[in-house]
Amino acid sequence: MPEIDKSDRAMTSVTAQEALDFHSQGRPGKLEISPTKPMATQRDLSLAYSPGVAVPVKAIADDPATAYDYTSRGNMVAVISNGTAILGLGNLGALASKPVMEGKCVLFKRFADVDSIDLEVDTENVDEFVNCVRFLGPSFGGINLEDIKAPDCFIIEQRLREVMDIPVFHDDQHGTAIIATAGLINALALTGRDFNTTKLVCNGAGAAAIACIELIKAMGFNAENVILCDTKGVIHQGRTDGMNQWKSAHAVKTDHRTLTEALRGADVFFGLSAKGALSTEMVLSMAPRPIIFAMANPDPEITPEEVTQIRDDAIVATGRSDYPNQVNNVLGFPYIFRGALDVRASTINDAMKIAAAEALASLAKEDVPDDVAAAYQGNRPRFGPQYIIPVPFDPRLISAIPIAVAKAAMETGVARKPIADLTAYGQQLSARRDPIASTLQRIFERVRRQPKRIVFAEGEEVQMMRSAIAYANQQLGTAILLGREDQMRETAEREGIDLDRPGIQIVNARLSKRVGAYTDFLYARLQRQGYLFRDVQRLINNDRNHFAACMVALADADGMVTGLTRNYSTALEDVRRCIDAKPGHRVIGVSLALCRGRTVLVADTAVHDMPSAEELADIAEEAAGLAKRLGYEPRVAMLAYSTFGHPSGERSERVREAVKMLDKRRVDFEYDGEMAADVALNSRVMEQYPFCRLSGTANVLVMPAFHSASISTKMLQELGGSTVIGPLLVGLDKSVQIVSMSAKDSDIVNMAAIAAYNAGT
Ligand SMILES: NC(=O)C1=CN([C@@H]2O[C@H](COP(=O)(O)OP(=O)(O)OC[C@H]3O[C@@H](n4cnc5c(N)ncnc54)[C@H](OP(=O)(O)O)[C@@H]3O)[C@@H](O)[C@H]2O)C=CC1
Ligand SMILES: CC(=O)C(=O)O
Ligand SMILES: [Mg+2]
Repeated sequence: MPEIDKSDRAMTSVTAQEALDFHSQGRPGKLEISPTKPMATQRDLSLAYSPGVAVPVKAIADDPATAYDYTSRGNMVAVISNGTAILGLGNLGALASKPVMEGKCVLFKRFADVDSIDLEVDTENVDEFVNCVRFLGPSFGGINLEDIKAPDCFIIEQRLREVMDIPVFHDDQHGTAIIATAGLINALALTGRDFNTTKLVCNGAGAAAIACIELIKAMGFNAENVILCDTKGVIHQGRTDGMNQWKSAHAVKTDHRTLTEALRGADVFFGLSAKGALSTEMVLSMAPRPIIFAMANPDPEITPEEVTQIRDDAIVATGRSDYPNQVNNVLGFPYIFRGALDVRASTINDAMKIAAAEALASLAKEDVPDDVAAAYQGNRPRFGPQYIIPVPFDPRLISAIPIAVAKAAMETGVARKPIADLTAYGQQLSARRDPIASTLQRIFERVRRQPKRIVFAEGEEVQMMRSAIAYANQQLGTAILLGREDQMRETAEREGIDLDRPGIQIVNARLSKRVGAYTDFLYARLQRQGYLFRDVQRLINNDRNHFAACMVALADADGMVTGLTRNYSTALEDVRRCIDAKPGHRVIGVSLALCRGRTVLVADTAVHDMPSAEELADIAEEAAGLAKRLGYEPRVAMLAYSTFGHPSGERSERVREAVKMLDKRRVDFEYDGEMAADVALNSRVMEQYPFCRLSGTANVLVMPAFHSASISTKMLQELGGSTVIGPLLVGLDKSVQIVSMSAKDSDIVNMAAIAAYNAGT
């Protein structure tokens, strides 16, 4: 039984405990199934099930191609494993592979809007495995095999490809090969090498390694210059120990017997083996400007730090997301299947793989536009040794790769539903991307570059402690936990939380040397509002929100997060006693609602009860400003129950008035109204009003009053399946965010990161 190392040494960017919590919190695991049709009435039931369902059944029986029209088959992939080679962890069995397979499904959805389901097949017998999978074809548009050890994977894939008429793609082979090849093309270009003379040594001769070597050879890499090694050393002609036909196909004539010998003077190292397999001595012996792809997961054959310590001329890539140059099949499989599914490809052939590799390689060379730069740690990357391949969050991948794959499928005659207009297809693909995930990613990356001190005001709460640790671990800055230290330590001990780690600071309000300064500061603000000095002393001594807000006001912290123990409006009142609105701004709350790849900002969801026309115009300006800061081009709809005067009514007057005020202010964003929510959000309904000034459906909704804002966002969350982030506080002079009392760790970390982001980066 492998032991779980819960120490922080297990991983650098997240702790083992965080990983377990992430998987267990809420609904266990990472996936759920949700219906695409309503199932609310007797009629729905009659249509979805008996008798209505008989109609598509007969249609499909008559013409099998209609299954793509009447079922989810065309967008559904099975992610199938038997767990015999889980990442680089080895054979840990079918059940243990489930978190990885669920993870692959989530990546399919997140990056390419492909639906998928994980199937863990509990057998190591190749015939049994093939027999289990071969009959599942009608359920799926494609089969993604995963983490099956070599050589079984080669036989399984080959046999399934022969008997199934949908793409069968072993991701560890071909996904990896496509990405590694793309990275190699670019690394060779950067170091002035070519496919003919470059000497490459690949450590590992399993699924991923063999496929990588086969793909580069298929693209013209000189086979004589490739040496493959496995646990027994160099795979040379005449070797018999530990061999199989796939290894033999790449055996070369050489006197080298060990990886050390093979690597002397080599240009390129491909690692598809295991943690730590490449030593610094071996790296030192390589040619000038060596190319090192240490792709084993979760721990590479050598870390980039280890390479940098001994030489500064290497191009290094790993399979991990916490280093530059991530050569990982996540850059491939979602998009390759997207393209293959969209043309109903019968297979994924070499031409499609090569097209994907070339598209990926050229994307890294392209200039990175503004809206994409955000996905790159806030730095606009430039093609070079630290950037040979796009990052998984690059929003251009969703259009670039599937188009290349679909086109190659059509050109090679395996597309059963060719796409006539590839430009229109590209636009549809871009619309599948979920912008908010990139937005949050960008916020995190930006903060990482300029870490901030965030005070977690309710530091004695377990969730705050966990969130503070996650904040620090993700290198977002210093997390200041406010509270009684003895109390915190007692709770931490009970919950198994280690507070003595870098990035965590404990501030005990009662013992702080800053109590006097905070009291004087707050007394000066409140003395003419009915507060005696001793009232203010009490607020500072006893109330964490006041203390934390004063820390921020007097620059002892860059931002704060609170809200777990008090309702939103009380927490906001506490903060407002200490911090004003930014000059010329209005404090409002904006919620981000994410639903089916679409994000809308809803305002004001926190502060103004029944805003006047002027206040509504201010809210529109603040919300549009936030939208811009988050990377959206705002299209603001001023919502009401009426649309452009119909039906007329007093309540809509204010909204109309607000639109006129925005006209006078000559604001620099699109807005219009008053309009009903369906006009704002549905382009077909909006077309009824050709004079409407919005260039597309609205992405910022200004609500006529707090009650409608609050009710609608909560309904979206509970009934509409939307994820709602916020309300984010906007317009305060200092950076404060308030979470809801039911916030989970991840919500708090997001809000802390947003507080840090707003604190100025
Ligand atoms: N970055 C990425 O996108 C991907 C990375 N990988 C990584 O590649 C590795 C292999 O995966 P996969 O091909 O699926 O697994 P397989 O089980 O199919 O193959 C493993 C291969 O690695 C060899 N090997 C293991 N340890 C060593 C060692 N210390 N020195 C030399 N060779 C060794 C084995 O040798 P032998 O044949 O002698 O047993 C075998 O040839 C894993 O770490 C995995 O995480 C895989 C897919 C994608
Ligand atoms: C990334 C991946 O698929 C692996 O390491 O197995
Ligand atoms: Mg894998």
